[in-house]
Amino acid sequence: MSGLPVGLCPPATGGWREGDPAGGRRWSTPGAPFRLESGQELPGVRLAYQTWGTLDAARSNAVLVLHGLTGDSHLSGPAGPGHPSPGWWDGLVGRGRALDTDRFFVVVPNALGGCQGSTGPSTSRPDGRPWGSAFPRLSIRDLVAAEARLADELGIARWAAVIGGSMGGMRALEWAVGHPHRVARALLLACPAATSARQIAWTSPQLHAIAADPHWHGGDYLALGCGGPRDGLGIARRIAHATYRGDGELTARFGRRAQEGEDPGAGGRFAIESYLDHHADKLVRRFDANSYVVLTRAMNSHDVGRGRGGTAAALARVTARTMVAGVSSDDLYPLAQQAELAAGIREAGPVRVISSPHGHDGFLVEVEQVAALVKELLAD
Ligand SMILES: CC(=O)SCCNC(=O)CCNC(=O)[C@H](O)C(C)(C)COP(=O)(O)OP(=O)(O)OC[C@H]1O[C@@H](n2cnc3c(N)ncnc32)[C@H](O)[C@@H]1OP(=O)(O)O
Ligand SMILES: N[C@@H](CCO)C(=O)O
Repeated sequence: MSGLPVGLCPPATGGWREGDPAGGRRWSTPGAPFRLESGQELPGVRLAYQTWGTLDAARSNAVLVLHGLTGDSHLSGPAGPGHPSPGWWDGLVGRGRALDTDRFFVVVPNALGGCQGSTGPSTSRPDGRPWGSAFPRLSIRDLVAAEARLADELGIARWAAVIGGSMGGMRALEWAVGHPHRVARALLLACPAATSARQIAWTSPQLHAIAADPHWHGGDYLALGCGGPRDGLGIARRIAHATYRGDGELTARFGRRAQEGEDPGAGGRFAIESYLDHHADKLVRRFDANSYVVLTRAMNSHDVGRGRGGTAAALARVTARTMVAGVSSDDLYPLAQQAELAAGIREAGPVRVISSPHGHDGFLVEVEQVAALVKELLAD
């Protein structure tokens, strides 16, 4: 451990904290040692998850829904105990909805490495200390391997569908390629076959901003009882959020307008700066910096062709009826990446386009269009 004396840390209270069980979460039983793709081992993993609907007697109606980088198991429902925000795809699940709870049993885990109940760098090692800097690097395949354990535990041999966007889409793709016999249908949203140089490039200043914060303490801020690199995480979120939104949207919403009551010519902010400050503040209050780093690196590791003879050979393994979709204005995960997936997957039709000005975040914002795709995928 290194860095400033503990006394100079911001307090550990008032910021992010792990989800509260009162929020309807359940936990998979911590299992046997869990071997990672790197060869390292975690002594056991648990995943926090939420479910909607009822598993049928044949265990054939289960749908796995996988969240993006900073999402969690709270797919649907209001903010409340244990849930700092309303569901991230609120409106998709329920009676008569796209994920119809009269038909389907919907399972949404918090990703391995996350900070809303699943094993991650903020949870404790066997000796009771938080993992912090000792938490191993994860790959997207490790996240999926943990989800496969959860499926085993729930007695689900084959998912009726696996659905995800962004980091969730990477995992849905890894499910379809790595476990083809366990996936009947797949919806891959706003994700690539492999994380591109440009996508990795945008994460580089984010990771540096976190590491440069004196309250990072090499990643061991929790063991020191301090609140961690809030400024660094906030800067990372500002950079990331700017890449998540559409150029046209930002121009239309903010243009060159000054934030109300402020003058950018005299030290004040543009409205767009204030908007990014707001999103930085929100993330810092609901997310752990170490999880942000671990999951960002996992996304950077994503390459479905690694060790499988390349992308084309990997995609040829998919047997699920697959739908691939992207967002019209997403220049972070551009449609060309989804076109590559659709061309390489036997059962996929042409790329479906979510029409939206909201950029990459369109996969979260355009819930009605996503719902229509899900309904079509699950139609019979
Ligand atoms: C709603 C949630 O937070 S979901 C929680 C779980 N989170 C996840 O799963 C991660 C995914 N979520 C996200 O990344 C984002 O929160 C998104 C995609 C849901 C946000 O998308 P949108 O609904 O389009 O929200 P948008 O980007 O327009 O931001 C609206 C916020 O900006 C604020 N805002 C708008 N203009 C300004 C401004 N000039 N200055 C300051 N704040 C501003 C609004 O007041 C609003 O605040 P609130 O969210 O606290 O109510
Ligand atoms: N806004 C999304 C983008 C990454 O998919 C998130 O924070 O999870």
